[in-house]
Amino acid sequence: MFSSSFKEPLRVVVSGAAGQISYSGLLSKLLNGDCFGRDTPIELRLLEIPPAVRACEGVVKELHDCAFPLLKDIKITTEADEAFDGVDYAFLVGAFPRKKGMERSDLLQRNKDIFVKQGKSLNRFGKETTKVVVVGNPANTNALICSEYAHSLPKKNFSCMSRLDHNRTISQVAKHTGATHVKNCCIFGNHSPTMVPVVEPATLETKEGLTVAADCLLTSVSKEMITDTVRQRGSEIIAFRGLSSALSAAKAAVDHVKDWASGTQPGEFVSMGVCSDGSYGVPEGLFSSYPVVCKGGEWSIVHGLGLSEAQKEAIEISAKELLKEAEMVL
Ligand SMILES: NC(=O)C1=CN([C@@H]2O[C@H](COP(=O)(O)OP(=O)(O)OC[C@H]3O[C@@H](n4cnc5c(N)ncnc54)[C@H](O)[C@@H]3O)[C@@H](O)[C@H]2O)C=CC1
Ligand SMILES: O=C(O)CCC(=O)C(=O)O
Repeated sequence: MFSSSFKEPLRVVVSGAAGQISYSGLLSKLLNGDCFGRDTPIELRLLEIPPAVRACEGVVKELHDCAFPLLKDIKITTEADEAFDGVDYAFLVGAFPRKKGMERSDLLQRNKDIFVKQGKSLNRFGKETTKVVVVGNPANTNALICSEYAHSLPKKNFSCMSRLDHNRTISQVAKHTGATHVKNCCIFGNHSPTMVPVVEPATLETKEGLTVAADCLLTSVSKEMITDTVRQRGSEIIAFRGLSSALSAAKAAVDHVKDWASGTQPGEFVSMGVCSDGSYGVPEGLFSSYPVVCKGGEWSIVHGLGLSEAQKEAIEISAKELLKEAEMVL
């Protein structure tokens, strides 16, 4: 049901709005109220590059055809300054995606300029409260670049998406245990094959309705299989589809911002790529995935999770990769 008393509209930027992630659910979920609630109208600013404007115009026609009551206003622009003027939430999706045989880090130099430019623009036209999620790969380092160039905004306003890896982990735990509701898995490190999915803190509901620790039902072999699957899932999708994940990425981007904006459930944590405070051995200032809880529009890292020596070493390897990426671009 739609509320009769609507809130003030939010200004939401989606870059790469003609691309597959936007088309395969991000835009429709935003306008359906899945992210900010069914009482929050949205002014959409679609940021694209000139060759994609015509396709974007087609997408806008379709969005109008959906007759979303929450769509207050929609504009396409190729100017970052115009897009980010007064923005409340920015989904930075627009970037060149990898193809078969590439690693996400191969996109580093190619996509860097996009995030330098958008960071500068956010610096001038963003607000103290603007929240940014970087989806475009390599997402962690792009978020770092963007936040560096948007230095007038607080670092805590920037994040990158590891929610897809988080959701993949949840789904794999459910598959291996036959459970229904799985929560409190998490991802540490880079959105790359070095990422570290952690399942030990997870709890799940069995078919009989009992809440148990996932660790009781997972063998070390199944844990290894889960880690391998999650680390390689992006490549697996590309191998099958010839294109990178889009439907699941759109869902994850909405999950990420929804939890950030309206808070995580009591007793539950999720994974977000955020600016490291040095926790879990990741050098301060790098953008790493962490378990976080969100409240009042702010995220905070969950400290003190017990990790094995092997997991600590794996996080160190992923952090080294993040450091190397940062050194390459900054
Ligand atoms: N962090 C994550 O978990 C995931 C990240 N991704 C990444 O998301 C990005 C987008 O993926 P898709 O939508 O599948 O790609 P796509 O190629 O279908 O769409 C990208 C869109 O970005 C636009 N674009 C390029 N440069 C731009 C710029 N400077 N400003 C605004 N728009 C620009 C293009 O015109 C295109 O419409 C890729 O980098 C991909 O690797 C994808 C899935 C998951
Ligand atoms: O793998 C890629 O390069 C794009 C999609 C992605 O990041 C993922 O599916 O995890």
